[in-house]
Amino acid sequence: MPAPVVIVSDVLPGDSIAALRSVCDVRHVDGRDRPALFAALPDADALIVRSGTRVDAEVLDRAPGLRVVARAGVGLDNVDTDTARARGITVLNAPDSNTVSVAELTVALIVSSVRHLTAGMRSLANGEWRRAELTGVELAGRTLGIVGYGRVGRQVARRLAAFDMHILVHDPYADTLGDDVHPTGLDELLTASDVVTLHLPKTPRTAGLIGARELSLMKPTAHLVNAARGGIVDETALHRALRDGRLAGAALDVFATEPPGTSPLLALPNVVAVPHLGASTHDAQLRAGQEVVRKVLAELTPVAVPAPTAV
Ligand SMILES: NC(=O)C1=CN([C@@H]2O[C@H](COP(=O)(O)OP(=O)(O)OC[C@H]3O[C@@H](n4cnc5c(N)ncnc54)[C@H](O)[C@@H]3O)[C@@H](O)[C@H]2O)C=CC1
Ligand SMILES: O=C(O)CCC(=O)C(=O)O
Repeated sequence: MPAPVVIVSDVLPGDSIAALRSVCDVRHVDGRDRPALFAALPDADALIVRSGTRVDAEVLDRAPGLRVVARAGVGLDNVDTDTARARGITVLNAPDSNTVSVAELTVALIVSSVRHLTAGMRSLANGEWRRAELTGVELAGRTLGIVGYGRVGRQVARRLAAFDMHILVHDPYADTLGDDVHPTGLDELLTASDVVTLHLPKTPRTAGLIGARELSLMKPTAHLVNAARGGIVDETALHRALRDGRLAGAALDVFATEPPGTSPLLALPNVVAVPHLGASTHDAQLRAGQEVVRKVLAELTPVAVPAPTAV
């Protein structure tokens, strides 16, 4: 029998997929290059992606033998999971692989925003020495609002509690929150927080959750951090609020469209922006690759269960 064909369409560490090569025919394509992806799909038994590949109905149409779509990461918003499952295709991800990396990046984004690190670096690069205008605030004693209290949200809470922040949480679906955080409605959280950080999935329900009305509830001294998904925040409304001084700052790892091209948000001095780096650590990528490889192999080469012996 020919080896199953596995298409890897985003970059993964080579050592994480080594186990795949011994059993499968592994082929690499650039998932952003749709014609190249389409050309590879007719043979595919499995497709392994990160956030760079959009797995929509058109992709699934071109892969008649596809048995597995694996996301080397958490968010499945780039995969048409309903269509895949309706066709009997297994969709899997690596939910625990990058939690710590995203939480650590979130800490960096929060500190960068409240201490004006982007503006400071830009001013130095321009030969300026602007200390007075770049006076920031301490996090200690201030309030952090966490929207989405799952794996990442909880790790962010632990880390920012060590900065002596008071922590509010909004998550209508979380089972237990713990004693050290305060469950709060979204509007109340937005009104009371000095920093709001988003850690919820992008779904049809959460797309545009933070729009003009929600931003208007935030303090003009507050900062918004988004290391979840771009489409959760209305970027036009965010740009207006930041430009007009109705919000002090924003720190963004994710964008409605990636890459964001010439988004006007990138030109604002009170925006810290990085190119979707939350999971981009060697540690997280190794874990994500190993976890999806283990799960893909289990789907493609299931261990034969011996027939029970009569007693
Ligand atoms: N920037 C990056 O590189 C990464 C971004 N992510 C994003 O972060 C998100 C969160 O990741 P995890 O914590 O691992 O997921 P998770 O599934 O453990 O937690 C998400 C939480 O959001 C809550 N939630 C859902 N709808 C909500 C709503 N309307 N309001 C408030 N809470 C809501 C859920 O109840 C859940 O507790 C992912 O869905 C993904 O989009 C995840 C990993 C890397
Ligand atoms: O590494 C990636 O592809 C991005 C990670 C991410 O956004 C996720 O795991 O949801």
